Amino acid sequence: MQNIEGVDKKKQAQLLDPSGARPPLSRSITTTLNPSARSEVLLQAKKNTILTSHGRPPWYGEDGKHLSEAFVIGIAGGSASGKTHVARCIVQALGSIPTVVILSQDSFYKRHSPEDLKLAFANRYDFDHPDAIDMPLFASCLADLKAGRQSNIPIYSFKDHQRLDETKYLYGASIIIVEGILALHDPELRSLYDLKIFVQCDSDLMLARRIRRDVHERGRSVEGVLEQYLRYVKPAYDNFVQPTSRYADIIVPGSDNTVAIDLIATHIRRKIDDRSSYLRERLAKIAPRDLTPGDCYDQYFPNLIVLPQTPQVRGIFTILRDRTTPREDFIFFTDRLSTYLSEKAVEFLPFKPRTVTTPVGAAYHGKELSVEHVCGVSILRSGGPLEQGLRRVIQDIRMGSLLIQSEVHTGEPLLLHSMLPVCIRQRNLAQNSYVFLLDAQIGTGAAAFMAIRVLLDHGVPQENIIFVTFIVAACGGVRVLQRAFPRVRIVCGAVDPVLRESWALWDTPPPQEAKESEPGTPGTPTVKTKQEAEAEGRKVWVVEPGMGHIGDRYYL
Ligand SMILES: Nc1ncnc2c1ncn2[C@@H]1O[C@H](COP(=O)(O)OP(=O)(O)O)[C@@H](O)[C@H]1O
Ligand SMILES: O=c1ccn([C@@H]2O[C@H](COP(=O)(O)O)[C@@H](O)[C@H]2O)c(=O)[nH]1
Repeated sequence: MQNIEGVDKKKQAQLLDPSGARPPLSRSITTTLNPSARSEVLLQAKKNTILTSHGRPPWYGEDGKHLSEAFVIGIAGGSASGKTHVARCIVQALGSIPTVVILSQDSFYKRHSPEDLKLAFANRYDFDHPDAIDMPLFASCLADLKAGRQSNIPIYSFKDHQRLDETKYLYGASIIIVEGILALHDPELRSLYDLKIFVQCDSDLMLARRIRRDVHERGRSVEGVLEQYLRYVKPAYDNFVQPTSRYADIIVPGSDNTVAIDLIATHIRRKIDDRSSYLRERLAKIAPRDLTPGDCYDQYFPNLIVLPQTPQVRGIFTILRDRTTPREDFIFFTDRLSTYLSEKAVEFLPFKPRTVTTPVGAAYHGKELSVEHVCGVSILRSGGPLEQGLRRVIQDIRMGSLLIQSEVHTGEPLLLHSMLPVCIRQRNLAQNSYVFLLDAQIGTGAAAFMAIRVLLDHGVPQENIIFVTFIVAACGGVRVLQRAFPRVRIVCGAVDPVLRESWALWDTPPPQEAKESEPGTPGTPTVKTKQEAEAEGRKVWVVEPGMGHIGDRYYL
């Protein structure tokens, strides 16, 4: 998932943060975009690129299952009738969108043989006949996206008349707009649409637009465009495209169509109800239970693996929990603990027998890893401190990340960005991959919940997910997490008894800087009323005794 794609990277970075700095991790990205800039970006939306303006809220319930499928709109119409224009205007009119993608039929042109290519360059290949499109692949990619799974869709080059070898990875759209001349032709595709639109346009206007576009953007000559138009485009329009208008729920004019687009956007907005609110709060409050380190965790958490509380582990925790520990010591002991946790986590990878010959010529019957793909995924930013340990234990491990942030006032998780290794992005590899998911602590479990759901959507089996974390709050969301995903293993360093709701101020100084001095001294935490804190702050859940904000203590 990407934020505001369809513009070049530099411009995008400036839109996200005019200073060019990394987007602030503790704030929703929407707050940094000015509305007119965002609207311009939305109108330029590239096809086949997930667009999000404010992060993706939870799309699943407490049982871990999807609450709903993506809302799919199919837009058909003649070539250059304005299908893409209508799709982009809908995106723009939707305004604050969770995640949307414009999926183009063009991506699904079949791979062409050398003979086909010769015909295509001589304007003698019929690209407008339904047989030119790989309809089964089109429908299966759309079905995956609709069901919330990732899809790797083909990339087509109009200049080369050919499908390229690479594919485009798409994941996470809650609204999918499909556009293409034959978008309403195939019954299997039609069955996937929640709303069907046909763009009706005069033939002479379509021809004029097509000449201009194909000459400027697709490297064609006027002669060639006219020849192709008369031989294939117009007959196919009359025989295959225009007749599909009978399946449409709405006919939209190919020009002057702002009223129709507003009506469609209102309709879609009404259909997309927000079922995600307050999931974090529910996770935090489900069946709180006062567990202490002496309790038998197995009974409540069948797949929670806690490091043995040896004096050494307790000693490391004592340093990490101490608010006066200097940053360099904090980093050193965090790395030590994360190595220890990673060693424990690796025990859950499958091993097979391997015999080697020792330097003295004897046989040693040992073991070796029997899994092809192992990777790590950090939940940013606090998963980062666990990376060093994992890298020490598995050399050259591929790492990915998920940026999951809390929505400022509700504390609900939002998926803002995902950068996953190839062995997760490709479904056939994901099914056999083992993934170490890293986050500093599991409090409410909301971020962990979202990250696990992302991996499952990609086809990683539950039993191949090993969540590695320093601390788990016994009274928090870990129980719901284990109930929803019983086969996911959680390896942690300690179980803390308390999870409490709180309001954190934006600029609270790190604990070691906070002095108990006179009010007003820089660095002194100001005492605020609950109302003031609510107005200025963000909702957080605090694990106690905990280690404070692990990401801040490690990085800042
Ligand atoms: N309602 C409209 N008003 C003005 N120009 C339009 C409108 N719809 C489309 N166009 C222009 O016509 C051309 C073709 O439109 P496009 O949306 O790419 O067509 P299609 O996707 O149907 O092939 C583009 O240059 C686009 O800007
Ligand atoms: O290699 C190709 C593939 C397709 N075409 C023409 O493109 C249009 C469909 O695209 P729109 O954006 O909907 O106009 C179709 O009419 C094909 O004739 C092509 O020329 N070359």
